Amino acid sequence: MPDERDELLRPLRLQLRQRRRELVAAERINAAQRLARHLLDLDFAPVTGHVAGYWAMDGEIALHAWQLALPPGCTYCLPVLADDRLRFASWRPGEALVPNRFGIPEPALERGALLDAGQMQLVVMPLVGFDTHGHRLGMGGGWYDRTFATRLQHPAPPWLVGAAFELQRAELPAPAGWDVPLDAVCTEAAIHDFRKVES
Ligand SMILES: Nc1nc2c(c(=O)[nH]1)N(C=O)[C@@H](CNc1ccc(C(=O)N[C@@H](CCC(=O)O)C(=O)O)cc1)CN2
Ligand SMILES: Nc1ncnc2c1ncn2[C@@H]1O[C@H](COP(=O)(O)OP(=O)(O)OP(=O)(O)O)[C@@H](O)[C@H]1O
Repeated sequence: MPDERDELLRPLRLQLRQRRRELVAAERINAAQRLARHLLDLDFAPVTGHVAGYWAMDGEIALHAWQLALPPGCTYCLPVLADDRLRFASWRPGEALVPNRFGIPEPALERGALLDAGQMQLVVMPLVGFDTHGHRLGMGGGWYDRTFATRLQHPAPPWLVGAAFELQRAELPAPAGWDVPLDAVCTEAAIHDFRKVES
């Protein structure tokens, strides 16, 4: 049942999704390269271990340039829908994929071979919009919030980083209690670091 908040967010989601779809190919190619540099430059970017990306769709900023430039000790993973949350599976170009219920390609691995969210060092999340406080507006399924709810009580890792075009920055309504804040957002233009300065 959509509640009042969903009603408020629906037009904002449509507007921001439309905006990211309107970018032309040359802008997308350039932005993906610049995004990769910013993701690699994060001071908590891991040198070893599992890192999660996503398969870009619906105009989302692409991660191929980042995937190709990862340190050799990092294993790139894609999200897999598993019951009500996300699990992860390593994926290299050429390996088998199957479409999930939203039509997004996922690695074709058995359930037993899937990795848990807590095994990721860094998770790069798709987003529809972000604000200057590190709040993320997603597609509205709550997948990333349910999967990383533990980060509301526990420190990183996994580090949570949104990837977006700068034009996805917007004023968002106050977050819901389940919204998991991002440590940073990387765009083609900047690293937006939202970590609290320790006093
Ligand atoms: N590339 C990518 N992968 C992702 C996400 C994402 O936002 N982007 N997700 C982030 O959570 C998860 C999947 N969540 C999703 C939630 C809704 C829709 C979607 O297209 N909804 C349609 C209509 C619903 C339907 O087809 O049943 C829509 O809103 O137009 C897609 C993915 C995991 N993988
Ligand atoms: N920790 C949680 N426990 C239970 N339900 C949750 C939790 N987090 C989110 N949800 C549910 O998910 C729904 C969608 O949440 P929200 O609008 O924040 O999604 P989103 O972050 O935009 O989506 P996504 O992560 O899939 O891109 C909420 O209405 C809520 O019912």
